[in-house]
Amino acid sequence: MNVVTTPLEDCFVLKPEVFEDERGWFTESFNQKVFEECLGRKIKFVQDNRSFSKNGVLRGLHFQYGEYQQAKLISVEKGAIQDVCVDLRKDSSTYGLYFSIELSDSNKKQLFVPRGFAHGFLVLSNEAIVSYKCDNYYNRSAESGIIYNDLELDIPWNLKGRIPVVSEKDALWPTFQQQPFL
Ligand SMILES: Cc1cn([C@H]2C[C@H](O)[C@@H](COP(=O)(O)OP(=O)(O)O[C@H]3O[C@@H](C)C(=O)[C@@H](O)[C@H]3O)O2)c(=O)[nH]c1=O
Repeated sequence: MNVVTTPLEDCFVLKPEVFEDERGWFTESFNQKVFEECLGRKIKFVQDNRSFSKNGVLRGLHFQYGEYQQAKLISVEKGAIQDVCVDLRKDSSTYGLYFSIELSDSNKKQLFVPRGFAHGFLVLSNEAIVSYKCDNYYNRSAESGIIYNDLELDIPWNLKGRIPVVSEKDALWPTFQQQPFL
């Protein structure tokens, strides 16, 4: 397992070892012991999510607040995405900064998004299946978000001049400054 730090505190990228032979390849997509060694503490993932999206779909930026915050370990089973997270922790030295990385079925990179971050992704390939582990359960009444094109965050979404396909909910999130739960 190769671990790469990011400029954001507590957020890191994992590159699991891939064993290739004439049949194809094998990789450990998750190993609790190895992951906890990378993290430096215990973690209990309680929910696995998987979504399918078409090219140009942007989901995010999402977070759950209060006791329902979620850390997430993101990977891509099919296709490629631009994965983005934003540090929302006021006491963090990287508060208000984003990290962006391409995750794909070919680079097999995984992004660990700590609690206290917003998360979102843009589908770069024709189709994408994204899967992620969460360390806290989904709670509809604790979900919130920030508008993906917030001017202050200034995330360089790889849209090539196109308008992304977003849900009605995601089109209405407030800006970072106006987010009431931060
Ligand atoms: C996230 C989630 C959604 N749902 C339901 C609610 C809704 O009816 C339907 C679709 O939900 P959404 O539109 O919120 O799905 P989506 O936009 O894919 O939401 C996800 O986006 C990415 C970026 C994240 O980081 C995730 O944590 C999650 O917020 O699925 C669950 O039952 N459990 C869940 O954990």
